[in-house]
Amino acid sequence: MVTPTPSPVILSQDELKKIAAYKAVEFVESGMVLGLGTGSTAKHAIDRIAELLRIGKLKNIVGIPTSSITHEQAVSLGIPLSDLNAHPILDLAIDGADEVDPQMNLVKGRGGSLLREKMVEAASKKFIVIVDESKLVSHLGGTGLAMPVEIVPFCWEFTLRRLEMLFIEAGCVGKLRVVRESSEPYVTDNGNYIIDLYFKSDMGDLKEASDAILRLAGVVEHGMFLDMATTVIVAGKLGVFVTNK
Ligand SMILES: O=C[C@H](O)[C@H](O)[C@H](O)COP(=O)(O)O
Repeated sequence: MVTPTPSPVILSQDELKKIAAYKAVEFVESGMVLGLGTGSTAKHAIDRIAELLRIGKLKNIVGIPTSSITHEQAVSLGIPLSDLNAHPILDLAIDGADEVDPQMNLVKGRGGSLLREKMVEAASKKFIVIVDESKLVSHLGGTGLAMPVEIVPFCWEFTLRRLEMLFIEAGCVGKLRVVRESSEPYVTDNGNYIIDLYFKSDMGDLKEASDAILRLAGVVEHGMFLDMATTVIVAGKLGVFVTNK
């Protein structure tokens, strides 16, 4: 008799996100001040933190949310919250990412929360990034997907053109992010707009690109998180991989 070989379990992208998120929460200790990220992956981590608080495995956690939506989720789950004014140094932040390169540089902000995320995560002693393997890239901006830049609404078309001109050789095209249902500009938690930059070819040196974008008056922040992650947790078909800086 032939014993059937068990077919490999195919996990959905959301299940992989949850695995990475739960792994990250293993690094959370009672008494920590925690940066709570934004997005579908970070949401799993926040659910798990709330569950561990509820059953008493974690105690005295203070969360610093990175968006109004995360704030709402944490409040609904009863996680005690504070802000950067009261807690300027965090023990740990956990958040997802849109792209992760081999040097652990990130693109974030396709969900629109890049500014508060960068403020909170830059203030954290440790920053764990949680992703499923689809987020791994060989270089940032090379996927043909958006690299978001938060800008002030004033004369946004002018700022969009200036951003495109910075990367003319990389065939950069900028698009104002709009709300799908209304076609109105998408407005961030900070009252700003987002320009999504699309590159036809490599944007070049990331630090130079970052500095050039930030030098433009009208730009508030961009979605490249360079040299910020201290740990990346990747969940994929072959398992969960934890890489430390
Ligand atoms: O603005 C959104 C954030 O940067 C998210 O962390 C990022 O977009 C990843 O989101 P998700 O976990 O939903 O893929």
